[in-house]
Amino acid sequence: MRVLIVDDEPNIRRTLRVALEAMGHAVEEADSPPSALRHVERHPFDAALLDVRLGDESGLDLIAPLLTQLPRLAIVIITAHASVDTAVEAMRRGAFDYLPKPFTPAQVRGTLERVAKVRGLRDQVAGLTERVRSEIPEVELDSPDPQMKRLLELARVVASSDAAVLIRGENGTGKGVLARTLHAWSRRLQEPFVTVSCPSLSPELLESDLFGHAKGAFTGAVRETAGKVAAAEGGTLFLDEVGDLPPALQPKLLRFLQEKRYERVGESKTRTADVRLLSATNRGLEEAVAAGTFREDLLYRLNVVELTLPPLRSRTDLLPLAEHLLAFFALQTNRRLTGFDTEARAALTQHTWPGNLRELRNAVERAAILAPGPEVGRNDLPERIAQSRSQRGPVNAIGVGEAVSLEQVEIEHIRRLLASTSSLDEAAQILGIDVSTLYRKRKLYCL
Ligand SMILES: Nc1ncnc2c1ncn2[C@@H]1O[C@H](COP(=O)(O)OP(=O)(O)OP(=O)(O)O)[C@@H](O)[C@H]1O
Repeated sequence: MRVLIVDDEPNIRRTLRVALEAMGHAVEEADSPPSALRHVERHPFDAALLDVRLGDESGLDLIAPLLTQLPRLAIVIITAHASVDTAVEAMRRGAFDYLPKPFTPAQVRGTLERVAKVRGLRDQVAGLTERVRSEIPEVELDSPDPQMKRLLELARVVASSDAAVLIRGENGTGKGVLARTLHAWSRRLQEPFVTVSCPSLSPELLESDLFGHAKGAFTGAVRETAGKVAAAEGGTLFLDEVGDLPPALQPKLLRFLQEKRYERVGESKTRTADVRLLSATNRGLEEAVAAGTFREDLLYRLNVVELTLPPLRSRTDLLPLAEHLLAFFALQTNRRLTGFDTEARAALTQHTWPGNLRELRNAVERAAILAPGPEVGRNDLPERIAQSRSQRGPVNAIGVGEAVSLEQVEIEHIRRLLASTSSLDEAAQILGIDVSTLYRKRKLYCL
């Protein structure tokens, strides 16, 4: 936590700083009320240890202005002049707790642990309230699509085990979302879920990001850090884009997977961690193995179970997904949006969605803002989607038996048939449907 010490006695500040830093807190000091107020204006502190006597002024008078600036600040009053009256008055003014001098480091630790616990509970309540408030969840996993159904069945089974899972899928197919879901379905759900994005840092920094480092391990390592493996203790560590894990780090991760042991950078002490590993990749790791950039033994350790997310273009639930997202954004933006009109639906189904769910989500969010309402039209969609029909051209590659939705096959089939027949009647006869049905389908799909 970030803790502010407000005391006019340098010795007390120094003692407290040493004790607090040893507990891993970040500490700032203030020797007077104005200095304390300047500090809280600049930084969001979690707790303040506030002396009740600050020269001629009373620390109690500082409680209100501190709380005005940071309403969630936990203020702990410290004083040599312990009296029930002062304690009652401090609590009445909004202090969190009371610490009489002389205090031991254990008392300080105990008080701050309580601050952390209350803060955690408050965050949890806020999170739950938020979830209840947004009646429609942002992410919809339930799906009528057969590929997704099979995938989610398997995901439910593996979620409860501690097996390493490799999630494959193109960019934006929801690998991160699935990783969080596996964590939420596991026995570790109350424990941390920690993500490491493998390509985001240099190999050296990534190693310290993962395993932590000792003080002075490298230039700039001014204090020791525990790393994300330690931060995920008891929970789940998610390695995103694991194919980009630098070769130098691969044996270290392999050892961690095999033995649950690791060392911080610049330290020889071996540590252990109970962490479940999930990873994701959008590229063929087998090719990376063949090219010598990814260790085969690591791949086998990572993909005890594999879950492959299908690209959006091959899913049959595009329209229900789009409608779900529209309902979500309508609620977010407090707008009445009833759905997509026929032209917009046609554009959505004809687009090939190279950006997958991310692209869909962004397109729907934009439409929810731009559409005059209540129905989203083709022109409320981004141009590349609104224009997708002309991009595809008259002949496209969809073939029977390919991994595409029935709707897409139907659109393509009717489009081609209309191009090769001389009348709607003729086309309807070949299709074996009523001409009015064909007319409605032409309208629906903008053919
Ligand atoms: N089932 C879903 N329902 C609604 N939105 C979803 C769903 N799955 C993913 N999304 C949204 O799509 C976007 C991309 O998801 P995510 O980041 O999980 O994909 P990814 O495959 O990990 O992407 P990348 O490969 O680029 O890291 C996110 O904004 C996410 O909220």
